[in-house]
Amino acid sequence: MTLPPHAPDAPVQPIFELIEVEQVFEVPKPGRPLFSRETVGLRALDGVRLSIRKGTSLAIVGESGSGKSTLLRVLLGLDKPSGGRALYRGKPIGEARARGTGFARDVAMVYQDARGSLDPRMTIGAIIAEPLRHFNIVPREGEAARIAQLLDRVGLPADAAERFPSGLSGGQVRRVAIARALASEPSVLVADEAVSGLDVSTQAQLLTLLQSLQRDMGLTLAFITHDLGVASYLCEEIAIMYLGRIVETGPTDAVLKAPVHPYSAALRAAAPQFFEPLSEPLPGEIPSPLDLPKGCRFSTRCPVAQSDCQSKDPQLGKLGSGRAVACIHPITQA
Ligand SMILES: Nc1ncnc2c1ncn2[C@@H]1O[C@H](COP(=O)(O)OP(=O)(O)OP(=O)(O)O)[C@@H](O)[C@H]1O
Repeated sequence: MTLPPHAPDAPVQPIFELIEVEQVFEVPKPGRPLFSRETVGLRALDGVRLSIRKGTSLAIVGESGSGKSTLLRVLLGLDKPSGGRALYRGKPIGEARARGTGFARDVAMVYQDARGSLDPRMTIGAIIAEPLRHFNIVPREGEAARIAQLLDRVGLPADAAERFPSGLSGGQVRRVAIARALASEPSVLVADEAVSGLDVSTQAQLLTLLQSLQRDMGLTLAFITHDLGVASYLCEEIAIMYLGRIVETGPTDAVLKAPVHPYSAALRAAAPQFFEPLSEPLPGEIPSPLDLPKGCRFSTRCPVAQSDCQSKDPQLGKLGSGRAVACIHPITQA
């Protein structure tokens, strides 16, 4: 379940909790004179509230530049947010990561560029052995058997251990990246566009694999994607981002069947065929994050914006049934 924090129906401590998280990057001020060092703050995340409970799968969806990767870097403790609180099991993520509390073992990552994340000079076996050794998962004599087990779990033959990444297809490389991520026996898997850029049938096979891993191992999954079809297939919960904010969140089926934020509805309408990336860009240009619209930041593109949308900045508010929306005139379903 994904709920705004402190919701009365949120009794269990979440694995991750983001409370009013902000990430501001200092970037060169547009149009600054040559040699000037003047900078301006780019709000890549602006008041993000999110909680991820144990054993759930959450898709983080939004157009390019909406802040998905920035959010992921905060979740992984790679960047400290410039404002708000980012917690892992109730502790600041940065501290959890730095103090050797088991964070690095517990939270594993599958990168978007799976091939680029694997050392081309190492065999697949050596690549998977690295986390096994680093986290002391099995004694050396048990390593080969554990590698074979992991390869089998992701649908690769045991002899893949002897091969190099260059000898594997795109889909196989993603499987290796998943096997490596599972080697530390994590309870959380964070994946960034882990199935994008593959043909549809390979994508479907990988999604089936990820789904079975999530269910069988009780993994908590945070999955970044542009693709609503992927979100709908894999994730129980969805968080839709726009210009650094979560604008709608809730159970994926309910949100995609009956979106209440006009942005979610526009995304849904632009992807009529699930398992296809957004077929057409949404109408209107995404405003610059350096010059955010007043009031609701979606108001400049919103087909149902009213005059007060330009003055009131809507916050994420609960709707019931685990859903929340940041819109002052949400779509009401007939
Ligand atoms: N290190 C950085 N320095 C300056 N600006 C950044 C930095 N990282 C991200 N941004 C800016 O923050 C905003 C959000 O970027 P982010 O990469 O998180 O979006 P995204 O949703 O992941 O996009 P994509 O789907 O294209 O990867 C963008 O305007 C981006 O230019």
